[in-house]
Amino acid sequence: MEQFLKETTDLPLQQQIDKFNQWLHENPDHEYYRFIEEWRDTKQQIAAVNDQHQQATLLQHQLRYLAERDQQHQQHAQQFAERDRELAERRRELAQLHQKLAAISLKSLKKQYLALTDRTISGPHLSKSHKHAEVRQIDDLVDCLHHLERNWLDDQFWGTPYVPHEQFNSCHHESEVQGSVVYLLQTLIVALNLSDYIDIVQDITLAGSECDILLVYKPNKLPFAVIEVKKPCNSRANRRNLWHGVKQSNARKRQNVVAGQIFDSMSGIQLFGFPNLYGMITTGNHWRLVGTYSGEDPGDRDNFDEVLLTQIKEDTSSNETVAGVLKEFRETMDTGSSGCSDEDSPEQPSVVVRSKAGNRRKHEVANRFVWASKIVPSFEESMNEEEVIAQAKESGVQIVSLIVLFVVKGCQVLTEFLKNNGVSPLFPPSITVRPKMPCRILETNEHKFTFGSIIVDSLNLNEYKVEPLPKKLFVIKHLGIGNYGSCCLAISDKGESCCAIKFFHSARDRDIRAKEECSNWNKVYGRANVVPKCRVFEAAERYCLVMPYFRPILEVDRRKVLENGSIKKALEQFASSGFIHCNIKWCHLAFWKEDIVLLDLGMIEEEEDEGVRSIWCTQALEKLRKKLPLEKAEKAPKTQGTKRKHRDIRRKSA
Ligand SMILES: Nc1ncnc2c1ncn2[C@@H]1O[C@H](COP(=O)(O)OP(=O)(O)OP(=O)(O)O)[C@@H](O)[C@H]1O
Repeated sequence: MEQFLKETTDLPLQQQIDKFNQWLHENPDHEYYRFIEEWRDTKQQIAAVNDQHQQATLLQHQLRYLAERDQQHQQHAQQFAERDRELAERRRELAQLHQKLAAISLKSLKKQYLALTDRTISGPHLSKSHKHAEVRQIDDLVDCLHHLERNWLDDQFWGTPYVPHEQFNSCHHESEVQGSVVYLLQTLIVALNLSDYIDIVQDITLAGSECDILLVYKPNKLPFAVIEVKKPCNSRANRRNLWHGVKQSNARKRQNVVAGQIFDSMSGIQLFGFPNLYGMITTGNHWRLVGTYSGEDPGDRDNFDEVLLTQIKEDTSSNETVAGVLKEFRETMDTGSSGCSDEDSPEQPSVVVRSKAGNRRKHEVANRFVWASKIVPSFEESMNEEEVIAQAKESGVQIVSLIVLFVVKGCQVLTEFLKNNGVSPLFPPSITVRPKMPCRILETNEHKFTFGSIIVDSLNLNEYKVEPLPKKLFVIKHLGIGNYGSCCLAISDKGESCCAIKFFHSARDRDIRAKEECSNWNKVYGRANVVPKCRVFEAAERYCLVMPYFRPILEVDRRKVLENGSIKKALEQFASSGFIHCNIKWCHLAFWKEDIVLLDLGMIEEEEDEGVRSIWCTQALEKLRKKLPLEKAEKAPKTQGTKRKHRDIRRKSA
C-alpha cells in the first residue's frame, strides 16, 4: 500500500481512483478487504462532493488512513511472528521437560525396566528351615494384566516420580534386591494413591517365619500381604531350584522350599484372622503372584481355580471395577465401618478359643499348598543370563501391572477383613490358639513397631491386669473397626491376661481422643467399680486406649437380653454415673463377665438432670428394640442373598 501511494499521489484524481479500484480488484484476498466497505463509503462521500479539490483531499485522506492501518498490520504481523517463534521455543523446552520427566517417572519402566544383574557366583539362599509346599499354577491369570493396564493404568499413574537408581541394578546380596523391590513397591503405592493407608515393613518374623516385605494397614500395623524376595539366579540350575524346587537324590518330587517359605509367611498372617491371603515371590527380575487356598479338600481346587480366575478377571475388567475396589478400600479406611448402617454393622463373633496344638502336624503336612500365577516375564529354564536380563528389561509394563494387581487384591482382602471385623463366613468365629501365635509387639516407648511370635497355652479373656501396665503387650487379633478407631485383642506374656486395644485412625488428634475416651471410661464406670480401669498406652509414636476385652452379644441373643432386663440394667447403670451415651447401637453393648456394659465411650455427655437421663434410657431401649433382628414370622420372603446371609449367621452362631 505504501508503494501504491507513492506511485499514485501525483496522478490526476480519476486515475488515482481507477488505479485503486484496479489494485483492489487484483488483491481480492488482501486483509484490506474489510476496509473496502469503508472505502465504498468514502467513494460515496467523494461522489457527493462536487468540488474536485475536496474530492482529492478526501481520497488522499482515506488512502493515508489505509496506509497507516497497513503499517500497523505489518507491525502486528511482525509481533505475531515473534510470538510464534517464542511459542515454538517454549514447546521445544516443554517437550524436553516431558522427556526428562518421563525419564524420572514410572514411564521410564515402559521403555526399559531396570533388570538386576547378579554380580556374585552365589545363587539365591533357599532356607532349610521351611518345608516344601505344592504350587498350583493358574495359567490364565496373567492375561488379566492386559485389562488392568488398558483400563486402569492411565497417564497420571505412569507419571508418578520414579528415579531408577543405577545402584539398584547390581546385586551382590539379597538385601539389594529387597531395596529395589521396596522402592518400586513404594512408588506404586503412591501412584495408586494409597500411601495414607499402607505401610511397608521389612524383615519381620511372624510365627517363626521371616517375612521379607509386608504390607501393613497403617493405623494398627495389621499385616495383610507379603513378598518373599530372592536374589536373582545366575545359572539355569539355580533358577530351576528357586522356581520349581530342589531335587533331592532320594526324593521322587522336587522340594519347593521357596513356595514353602511364602506359604509359611502367609499362614502366619492368616492367624490374625484372614481367610485368604495374597503374596508374591520375586527376584526383582521375575515376579509371581501367589495366594492361599482356604479349602481343606484338595478335590475342590479345580473349582477354586475357576472361581479365583473369574473373580480376578471381573475385578480387573474395567476402570470402574478396579476404581471401585480401591474406592471401597479408601472409604473403609477413612471412615471405618461407617459405610455400614447400624442395621448391617457387622455382627461381632463370640470368641471361642481353640487350641490346634494337637493337630498341628496334620495342618503342616496336609495343606501346604499355594496357587500361583505364571512367572512374569515368562520364564523358560533354557534361557541364559543375558536372555533373562534382556527379557526383564522389556517387561516393565507387565511387571508393574502384576504388582498393582497384588496391591489391589491385598487391599480387597483387607477391606473384606475389616468390614467383617475379621470374621469370614468360611471360618468359625473363633480365635484359634496355636502353640506359636504371630503378634504385633507393643512396647512402652518403642520407636519402631515389631512383630513377633508368642507361645500361648490358652486365653483368659476375662482376666484383665493392667496395674501396673505391662511393658509389652502382644496384639494377636483384630476385633472391630469404627469411624474413629480399630480395636484389637492383645495379651500379656503367655496370654494369662487379655485386653482390647483401640488404635485411633486420625494421626492429628489420636492422643487427645485416647486420653479423652480413657477418662470417660473411668468417669462412667470407675466410681462404681463396674469395669476395671482403662489405661492409655504409649507405643511407637502414638497413644492407644487399653480396656478390658468385652464379649460381644450375638445377634441371636439380643432379643433375650433385651427382654430379660439386662440391657435396661446396663443403661440405668450407665445413667447413674451422671452421663448419657450418644452413640447407642447393638455393637456398642457387650458383656463384661456376666454383666452387660456400653462400650465406645468416645461420645458421651454429662447430664445432671435425672429425668433427662431416664428419658435417654427409654429412648435407647426403644432404639435397640427397633434394631432387633426380625423374628421368623415377621420375616419377608427371602431372596437368594438373604438366605445366604442367614445361613452364614447361623453358621457363625452355631
Ligand atoms: N473393649 C472391647 N472389647 C471387644 N471388642 C471391642 C472393644 N472395644 C471395641 N470393640 C469392637 O471394635 C469395634 C470398634 O470399636 P469402637 O466402636 O470403639 O470404634 P469407633 O471408631 O469409636 O466406632 P463408631 O464408629 O461406632 O463410633 C466395636 O464395634 C466392637 O466391635
